[in-house]
Amino acid sequence: MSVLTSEAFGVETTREESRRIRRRSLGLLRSLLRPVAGAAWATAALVVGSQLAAVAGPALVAYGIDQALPALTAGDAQPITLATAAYLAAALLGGLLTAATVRASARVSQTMLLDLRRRVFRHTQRLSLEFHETYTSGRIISRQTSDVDALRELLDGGVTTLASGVLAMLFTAVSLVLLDWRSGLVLLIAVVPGVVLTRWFQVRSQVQYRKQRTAAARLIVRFVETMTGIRAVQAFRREPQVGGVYGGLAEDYRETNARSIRLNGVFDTGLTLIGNVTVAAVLLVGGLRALDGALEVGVLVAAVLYARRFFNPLQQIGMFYNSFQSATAALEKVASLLAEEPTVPEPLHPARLVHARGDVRFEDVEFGYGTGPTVLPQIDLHVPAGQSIALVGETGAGKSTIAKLLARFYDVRAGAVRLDGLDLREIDPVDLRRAVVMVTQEAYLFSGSVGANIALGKPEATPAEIEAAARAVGVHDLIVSMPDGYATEVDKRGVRLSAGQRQLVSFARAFLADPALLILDEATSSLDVPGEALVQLGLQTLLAGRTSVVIAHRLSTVMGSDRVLVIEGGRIVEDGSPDALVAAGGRFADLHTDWQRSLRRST
Ligand SMILES: Nc1ncnc2c1ncn2[C@@H]1O[C@H](COP(=O)(O)OP(=O)(O)OP(=O)(O)O)[C@@H](O)[C@H]1O
Repeated sequence: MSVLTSEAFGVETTREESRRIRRRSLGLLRSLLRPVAGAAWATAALVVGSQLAAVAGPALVAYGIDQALPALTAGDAQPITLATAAYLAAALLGGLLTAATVRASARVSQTMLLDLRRRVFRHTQRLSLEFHETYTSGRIISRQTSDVDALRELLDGGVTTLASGVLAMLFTAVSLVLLDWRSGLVLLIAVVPGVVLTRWFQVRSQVQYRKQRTAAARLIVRFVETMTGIRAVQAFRREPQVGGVYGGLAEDYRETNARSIRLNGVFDTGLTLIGNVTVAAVLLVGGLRALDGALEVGVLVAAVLYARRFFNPLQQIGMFYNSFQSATAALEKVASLLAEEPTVPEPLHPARLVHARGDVRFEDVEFGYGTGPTVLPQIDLHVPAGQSIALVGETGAGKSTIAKLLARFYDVRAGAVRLDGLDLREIDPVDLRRAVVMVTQEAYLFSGSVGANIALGKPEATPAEIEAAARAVGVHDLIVSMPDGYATEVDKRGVRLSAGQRQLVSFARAFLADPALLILDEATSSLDVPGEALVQLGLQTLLAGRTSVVIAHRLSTVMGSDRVLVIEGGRIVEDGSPDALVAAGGRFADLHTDWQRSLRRST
């Protein structure tokens, strides 16, 4: 079976697969065109009009020389005036129609691109966490930047260049055949090497363009990954190695670019040569016939003008073929991104859960990531509303996985996770997001004011509510001490918050959201002691009166919870109140002893 490579990352595809990819791309293109179909047809009409106006020129010249000039010599100035006026009118009309084409096609293409950009963003945002954990951020950025850009190049002028070029060649050939079929025959013979050369160029340029895009994508991915992980790169002094790898990739990119430029050079030169030889042949054949009186001089001039024009568009089409190639590849990739389905689908018949109590159940739950090995073989658990749970266990035991199932970032393989008796898969997503909030270790802050960052938990919150939430978790004093209080910008240009401060802001955000079930991945990073106490206090307020599941890293959190679950190999191996588990002398008791010993050592 023949194998083609279609994705920039060397995913091998069979012919059937590539047909499917093409269908998907065309489907996307059609769906983008549908809303602007009327405007697109109007643009096509403008292109036809402008090319018809352009092709009239040489025919008018022939008329001028052969009919109007003799008439003028005979004292009749009307034909020459007419010919000149018609030539001017055709030129003017051609110009106006071309300008209108540019405007109309820009309107169509910009509307389509706006639609595409919005769709890519909305869709990527909607995709499940599983997708984002596997699809690198560099690749997503490429989809939204260089791929959409490649399509922009195609739509902004590329399509009209192609249509105008093809029409110009067609109209020119037809006009020449009508004017003088023998000169038309010379032209048609010259088309043969022209087509062979173009085909040769297409095949090579297709390969070259794929290589170029792969090299560009690799470069972007490497750049984004290095800069995203810059802390690790600097901490481990990996700059020379990483720089070396990047330099190598940049060199590959330069090399592929140079190759495609060389290829263009050969194509251009070849076409110019064929064009000039054709003009010479038309001139020679026509000139000999003109000598015999078999061809009028005006027709010969027009034939030469037509022949000279004929190959010009082919050059443009050839150049445009490159952008056409890259746009096709880009379209394939964007279409494949848009075809990704969320692995956590929205329920068909959503069940409303407006006032959740926070009663949680895991019933015979089995889970593994994607098609990977089972991570949680069997979990059965009931957390009554209002209870606080601490999850403890060794790294890789499955604590975060349990938390992610609770927040429905993933769906279970077997069994069910229920909130207030309802399967999470059936609950209206809006209600679920309101009822369940997960606060992660990274405590991500978006660019904007600190107030706006807290309000993320409840967009319609009043300033008083925001302040109340900040007071509750003990971050109000810190915020008012900032230069602009709640309006202080917390992005890179504004105030930089410490990890503990960021965590307090995210607590305030969660407090404001007031979920029935709060899931918290406690930060492992050691905070300074006063900071630690503040965070502990904030945490207590946040957890009070609601169901909470905390992946606990601090002994104080564990001992302060109602119930501890010890996770091992994806199973709950101990379950009870902290004191009862310590007294029972099992794994938690050992953990507790180790914890206390390390605490004593550090103080
Ligand atoms: N996105 C993922 N895709 C595939 N496997 C994963 C993914 N996330 C976690 N795992 C695997 O699932 C198992 C449980 O991981 P999990 O993150 O739940 O452990 P944990 O107890 O939270 O560990 P830690 O305390 O280190 O965060 C591990 O074997 C891990 O390799």
